[in-house]
Amino acid sequence: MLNVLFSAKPQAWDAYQAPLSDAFAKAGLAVALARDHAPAKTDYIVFAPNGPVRDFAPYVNTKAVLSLWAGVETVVDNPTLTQPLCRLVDPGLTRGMVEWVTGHVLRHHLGMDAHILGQDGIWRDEISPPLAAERPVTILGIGALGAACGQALAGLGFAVTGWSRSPKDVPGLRCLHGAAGLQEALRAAQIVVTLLPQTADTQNILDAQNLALLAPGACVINPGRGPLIDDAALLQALDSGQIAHATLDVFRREPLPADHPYWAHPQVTVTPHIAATTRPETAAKIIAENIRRGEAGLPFLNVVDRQLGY
Ligand SMILES: O=CC(=O)O
Repeated sequence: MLNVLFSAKPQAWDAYQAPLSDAFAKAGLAVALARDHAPAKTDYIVFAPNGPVRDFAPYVNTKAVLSLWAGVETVVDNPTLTQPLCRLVDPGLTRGMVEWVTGHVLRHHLGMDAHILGQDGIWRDEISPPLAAERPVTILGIGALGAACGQALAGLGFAVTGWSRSPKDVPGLRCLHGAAGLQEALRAAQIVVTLLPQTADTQNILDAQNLALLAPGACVINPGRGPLIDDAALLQALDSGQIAHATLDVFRREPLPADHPYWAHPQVTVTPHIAATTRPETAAKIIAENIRRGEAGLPFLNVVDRQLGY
């Protein structure tokens, strides 16, 4: 019998208990799933940063910490964490992200606001949107989430460039990498979507210099992490018109404080970190598969590289 500790916020237990138990049974694993296990007897920890476990040192026999979140920036530097840490690559979360990103890209591409907000009795038929092929979109970060979003947008006909730190090849996307590739990826992009992990290297990747490379009047869409954007630089670029609109789902401080300038800015759309959440049914299968692999002596999936931070 494996002892699996569920360490997440209390409300998550109701959502995850049945899907996890079901997935463990289907994977042929005999598991005691609980919110409390003696640390030394805990085989695996299903982990969210908002759960009770902060000190991993007593979990001396724990074989892996399995994150319920895609982003691991709040735990990756925890000095007590010596066990392997696995990120979650959840097909349900990925689908949610594809839907959210596609929706917000189409909003800007089609200029929907002008019609939704501008019902003023004046028939303005002189402006029709270009086709997607004429709209360069850049995705910063082409891991599981960025690649899926990029491919969905390419499927709609958008000219999509994907950028990553190291070389990657994603079918349907023009893929660039490294510092020189970043400039080329941003140059003249009309919509940029940030889906990079939060690391020391990606902090403020959209700073004043890089925002200035985008096409005048570009839109920024950030469902990744707040620190990817230099907030002061973005506000300045919005005020100058260099950036026409920013749709932001994630922030340095969450919940975004009520007096933050983003809330009141007419060219900013704030969504409350809802772009993509982990879906218990699909996530449970991934967690169970990783435990199955661990028990079968196979390498875990999506192990975090502690040096790289993701
Ligand atoms: O932001 C959500 C996640 O990291 O899963």
